[in-house]
Amino acid sequence: MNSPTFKFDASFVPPRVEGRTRLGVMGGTFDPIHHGHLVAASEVAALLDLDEVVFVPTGQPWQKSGKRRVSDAEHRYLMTVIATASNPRFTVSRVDIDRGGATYTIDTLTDLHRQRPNSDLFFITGADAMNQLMTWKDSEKLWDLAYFVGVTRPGHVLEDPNAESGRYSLMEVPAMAISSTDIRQRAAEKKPVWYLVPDGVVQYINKYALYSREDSQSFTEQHHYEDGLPVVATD
Ligand SMILES: Nc1ncnc2c1ncn2[C@@H]1O[C@H](COP(=O)(O)OP(=O)(O)OP(=O)(O)O)[C@@H](O)[C@H]1O
Ligand SMILES: O=C(O)c1ccc[n+]([C@@H]2O[C@H](COP(=O)([O-])O)[C@@H](O)[C@H]2O)c1
Repeated sequence: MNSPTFKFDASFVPPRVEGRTRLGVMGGTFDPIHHGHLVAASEVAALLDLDEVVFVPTGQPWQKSGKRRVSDAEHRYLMTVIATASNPRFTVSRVDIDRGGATYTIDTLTDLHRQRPNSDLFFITGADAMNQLMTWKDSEKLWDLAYFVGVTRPGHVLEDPNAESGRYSLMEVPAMAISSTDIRQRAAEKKPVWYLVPDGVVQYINKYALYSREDSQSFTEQHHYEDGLPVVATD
């Protein structure tokens, strides 16, 4: 399954406005974060001249619930911090985790506007998520809150939503045939996940034995926290 080639046309993208920050928003479950996420964010940042990309791990990803157990938000948050720490333009927001409950992008963008009133938002999605965008809560209102960038992803055809009021671009990024599902599966089968995720994330997965079984219990059922940080089980 290959997407058609998307020739990026910068003339559609909102231009830089004096005194305003161009803020990319990379939302995801990040269970775990991998190089596909990082390459997509980096590529969009370069092409759209973004000043910063904020990674926003979901609270409860409602379209994934019922399909599989999602790891505890604190694990997903900490792996995202580790993965992005070395890039001065990458940051991480707890906005969806701290709000609690199901995560809707309409709330993510509303909260980010409140926190960052001097920023223009550019929401980044892979082809699979972009193709589902019309099923998201209040989807028709999202276009007013951010400019959307849909990027290619191996195994998924990036469809043009053809949304009349839509403010979006579709863009080809270097193909990274990586998914969190595959990484969880590999970890469960004790296959290497080196180079699919940043080294620190490999070490984090091993330290907490995340995904040791693909149907494993969620972190909160196996571990506890001290000072807000997960504690390694010693027995
Ligand atoms: N390899 C990739 N290339 C481009 N975009 C990606 C890639 N992997 C994920 N994305 C995009 O990153 C965002 C967050 O993805 P998510 O955290 O759900 O990862 P995932 O690999 O799709 O996870 P899972 O396999 O558990 O569904 C989504 O917009 C998704 O489309
Ligand atoms: O707003 C919604 O209804 C909605 C439904 C599904 C996904 N999203 C967002 O899309 C991003 C990618 O989600 P996911 O499930 O592919 O990791 C993440 O920021 C989610 O909050 C948003």
